[in-house]
Amino acid sequence: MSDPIENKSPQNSEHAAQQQQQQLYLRSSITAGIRRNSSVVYPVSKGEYPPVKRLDPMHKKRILVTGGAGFVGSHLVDSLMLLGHDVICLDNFFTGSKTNVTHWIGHPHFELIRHDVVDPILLEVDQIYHLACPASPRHYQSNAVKTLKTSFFGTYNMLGLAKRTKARFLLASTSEIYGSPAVHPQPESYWGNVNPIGPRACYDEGKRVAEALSYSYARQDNVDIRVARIFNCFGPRMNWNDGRVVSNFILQALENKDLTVYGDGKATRCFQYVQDLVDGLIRLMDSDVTEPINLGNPEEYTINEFAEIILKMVGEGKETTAKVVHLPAVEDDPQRRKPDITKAKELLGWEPKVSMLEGLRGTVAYFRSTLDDEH
Ligand SMILES: O=C(O)[C@H]1O[C@H](OP(=O)(O)OP(=O)(O)OC[C@H]2O[C@@H](n3ccc(=O)[nH]c3=O)[C@H](O)[C@@H]2O)[C@H](O)[C@@H](O)[C@@H]1O
Repeated sequence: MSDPIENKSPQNSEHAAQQQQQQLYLRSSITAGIRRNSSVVYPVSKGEYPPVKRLDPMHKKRILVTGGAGFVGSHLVDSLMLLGHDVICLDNFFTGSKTNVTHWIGHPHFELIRHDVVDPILLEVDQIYHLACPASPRHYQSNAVKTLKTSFFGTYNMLGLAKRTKARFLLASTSEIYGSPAVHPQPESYWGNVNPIGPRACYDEGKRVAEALSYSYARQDNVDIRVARIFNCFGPRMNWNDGRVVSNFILQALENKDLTVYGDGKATRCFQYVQDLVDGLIRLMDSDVTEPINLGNPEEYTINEFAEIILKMVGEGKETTAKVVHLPAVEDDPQRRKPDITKAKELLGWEPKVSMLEGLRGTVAYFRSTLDDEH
């Protein structure tokens, strides 16, 4: 049955025209993608989709999410889709995965493009969330030169796109720009303590130059930028082979293996749940705040404490022989990290809603179910 609302008022004929335009845009951008950039665009299929809001054309935006098939990116894509926007998800699938966004493939508001941000791409967009870059130390150190290229050329290309289209640009920066911090907790005003020649430099310095590029484009070319400094984040859809502490410990505990603590385990981290982070990113994008903003959960744990929490949570009511073992310390591993989120609270009205323990229960359940699927 046709939608009665869609066929009546002038507003709705506008809506229909807009939809037609969107379809045209979709086709033209697909062609542009193939012809100019040799990018692969996935064919669409019919299916059931999560319920998206119907936005009026004035509020509907064309939003590009680079790294959109990654762990954080795919949750961001979900939220933007549910809000009713047109979303272009761009990923080279180095650490991202098609399965993270399969549920949107074929939806008329959604496009999936295989593309590496190191190469330029021509698209028409209103907002760019630039997340593309491996974030796990294991991955970003596995090809340090590529990480630097992604941080520099990837950000340069996306800022160029923002300049051309006058799109608002949000950089996913990181707590790693503070290095091994001499100030605790870390406010945005702290300039950091980074080893520029160490094994983490490809990421830390890469993200620092990405911030420097963003502010240079803002000053020189009036590009409308937002910078989020993201602290440790976890949740469903983390890769099994991610290598970061949350997924490592959960998988080890679920498989009854010893939990590998690097060094003495006295280093601290604060873990935020992915949905909180996504809410913070969207709030920042939709705000007027152009200074960098820390997004993180200030609940602080030592890695030893964290290991014990996981052992207890995963082992609940079950026989387990898993225990904590200490492996050699990792070079340049920051010894403490905790966000000062005063600015996020004051300027965005944002603070985490999900406690670390609550988020962890959901994440353990997710990993448990994926493990069950495997067997
Ligand atoms: O999770 C994140 O969002 C952050 O993860 C990393 O930073 P890092 O804090 O070093 O991440 P992990 O590899 O999870 O390490 C956290 C702590 O746990 C320790 N660890 C990690 C893994 C493990 O198996 N055992 C273990 O003791 C590490 O040595 C470190 O002290 C990235 O570099 C950041 O960009 C990113 O924002």
